[in-house]
Amino acid sequence: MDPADGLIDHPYDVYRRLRETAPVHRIAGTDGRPAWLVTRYDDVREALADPRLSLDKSRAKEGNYKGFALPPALDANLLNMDPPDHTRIRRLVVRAFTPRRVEQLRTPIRRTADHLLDALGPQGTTDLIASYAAPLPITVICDLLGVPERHRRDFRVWTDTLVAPDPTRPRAAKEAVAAMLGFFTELLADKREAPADDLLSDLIAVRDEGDRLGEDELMSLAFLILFAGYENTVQLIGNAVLALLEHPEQLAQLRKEPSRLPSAVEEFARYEGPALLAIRRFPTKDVTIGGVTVPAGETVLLSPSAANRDPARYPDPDRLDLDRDTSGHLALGHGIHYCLGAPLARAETEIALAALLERFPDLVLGESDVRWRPSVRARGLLALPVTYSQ
Ligand code: HEM
Repeated sequence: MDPADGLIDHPYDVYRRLRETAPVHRIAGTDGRPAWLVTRYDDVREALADPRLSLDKSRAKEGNYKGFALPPALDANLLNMDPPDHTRIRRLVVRAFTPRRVEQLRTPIRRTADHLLDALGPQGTTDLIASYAAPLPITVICDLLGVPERHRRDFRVWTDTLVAPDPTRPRAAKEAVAAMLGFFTELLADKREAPADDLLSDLIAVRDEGDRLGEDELMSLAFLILFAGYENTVQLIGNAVLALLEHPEQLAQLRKEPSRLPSAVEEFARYEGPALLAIRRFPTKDVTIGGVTVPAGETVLLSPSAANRDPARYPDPDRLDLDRDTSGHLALGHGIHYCLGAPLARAETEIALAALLERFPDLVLGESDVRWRPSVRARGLLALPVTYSQ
């Protein structure tokens, strides 16, 4: 039996057992190939900042890694790169994706949240993922990048197909990739012809000013921002609402003191963040993690979710505690690849929760089951049935 079996249904029980028995475990990775799984807080944090752990897939030993193959025009992104390429590209995006841009988004985010809640009417039942947690981030990220309305629904279908592939439809993921490639090619051509006040137009301007950003790198960057900016945020919003509905006393407290929302968002990210098993690295040399030597070229998986529930760092870690000190949580990564969209992710989650709690003083879990997606890459809900009234 693989040590990580049961991760989707009981992630925190599995992680507790793994953390308690050894610092590093040999498991079958998400591609079925052997990998080393790291679950203790100190080890995960240290590994995230270790320059000997590369993100470049060509560092993987022959036959050791068989991830899903994306075409170069989508694959040349920050999450597959090390310095100096990573440093060059990250610097360019940081220049375009400024805190001012995120601040300017707060009012439109609230407006979008209100529209979505208006559409639900004064009372009823709904799947909050489909009606709220998913459409909000897709609207925000598409507005930010400048993706026209007509493509937004398609994009959701494609990303869902890639994150949780349906084993009965083996060709679906390939088709989704081909469709995305076509979509980005067309989008970039449109923006070149008619630049607008959006992030993609700014990035194109940077690209066309000189050769600081290759064409594949530009397209891959747009893909990564759209993909990362959508998927994880849906999940964090959904997971946060579920955590609150399962802890009515904390929900009541937050309703009384909404100013505590920003710090509550940090606890939701620690307690049930989306990055269950998301982070992959390849050692360029033999490295010792928690006293175990991992040979160069093997696959290392770092779990922020496991680290964030390590009692050595967070006392009584399985308890949701909106008052706790969450500093140093790893839900948004750590080190040079620390989430580029962190300020936006925080703003969206905070505003989504604020609007929901203000608008629906009565909000409870619905009768049907809460279902988790069958994915170890991203911890999130397939559906979140709720009953609400104003
Ligand atoms: C709640 C939502 C989010 C979570 C939990 C999350 C989580 C993460 C994590 C854990 C990493 C590090 C991965 C690694 O080290 O291998 C990361 C990187 C990244 N995230 Fe996020 N993210 C979120 C939202 C966003 C948003 C809204 C955007 C864009 C608008 C975004 C863009 C990125 C990018 C571009 C990177 C790569 C940065 C680099 O390699 O330098 N993320 N994210």
